[in-house]
Amino acid sequence: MSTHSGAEIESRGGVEVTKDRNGIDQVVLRNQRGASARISLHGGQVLSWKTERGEELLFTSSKAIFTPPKALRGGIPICFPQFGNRGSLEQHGFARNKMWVIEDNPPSLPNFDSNGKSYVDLLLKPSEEDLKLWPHSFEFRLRVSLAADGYLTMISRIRNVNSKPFSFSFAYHTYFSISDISEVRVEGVETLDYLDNLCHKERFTEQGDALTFESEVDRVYLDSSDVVAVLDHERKRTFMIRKEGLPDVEIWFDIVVWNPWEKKSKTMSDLGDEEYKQMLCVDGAAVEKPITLKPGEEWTGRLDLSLVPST
Ligand SMILES: O=P(O)(O)OC[C@H]1O[C@@H](O)[C@H](O)[C@@H](O)[C@@H]1O
Repeated sequence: MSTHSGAEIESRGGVEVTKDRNGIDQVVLRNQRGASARISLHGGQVLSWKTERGEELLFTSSKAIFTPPKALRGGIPICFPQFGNRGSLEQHGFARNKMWVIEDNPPSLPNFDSNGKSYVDLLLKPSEEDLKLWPHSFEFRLRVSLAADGYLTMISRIRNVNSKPFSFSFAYHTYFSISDISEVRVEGVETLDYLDNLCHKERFTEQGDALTFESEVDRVYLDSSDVVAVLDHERKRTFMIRKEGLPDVEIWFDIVVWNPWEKKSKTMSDLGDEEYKQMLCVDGAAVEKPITLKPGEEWTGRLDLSLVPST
């Protein structure tokens, strides 16, 4: 591992390192058409993803609290090694609340075509403090890449560098920016079983053609297809969420859908009372069946986000 030597990173083109208002490094990726993505080293969190016309595609709360170590409300925080409160760790695990480093020369990533892409590699290793809470040595490598067509890809590689197996759950907790929650539908979850976090994680089956929203939703859809779409009629655009696990270890197949709606928003100090209307979380995740890694094993989970115009 090495921390970044600015020169090496900048020489790649389309990648620059800046500082946020707390002095924490952020990496900005740009493609040749002017689309961009911004990633904070704090939490390895993607904070912004913009089209070539400068339209922001990810939601960030106007009340987001800029006080590390807390992750910001919005963007794409990484939930690891625990999703939600399904374990003894803090909600959504510690990865989103830790400083990551830029890795200049990560192990090579097979099947990654770097042509026309701006990308950065981040690394998280557990601190002494993390090991007291979760006694498993790991290396978590995250590559965030922005392609010429504006696709945003995140590839996570989690390696067990311990002498014993460990299990973890995981999510790319993606806050999409939407016109109005009442106008949006999610396709690709129909007929799936889901665990309802609002009903003691009880299991139900999705009945509708698509998921629409008229109250709080907090569900883990199981065994989901590899493509899920978020259709925003008012903005005439559709987000496509594609996930791909490299199944030498175990596949990952959950999609978490969350919107806090009005009542819960009012209890959240870092979300404006009406802002639930402009956000929808749809996460590629491994929740119901945690992923188990034997010593020396590595798991890879890839998420591609793209935007297509719709009518
Ligand atoms: O407030 P946090 O810790 O960022 O979590 C936000 C939400 O994240 C979602 O993914 C969970 O399913 C919800 O139960 C949770 O409320």
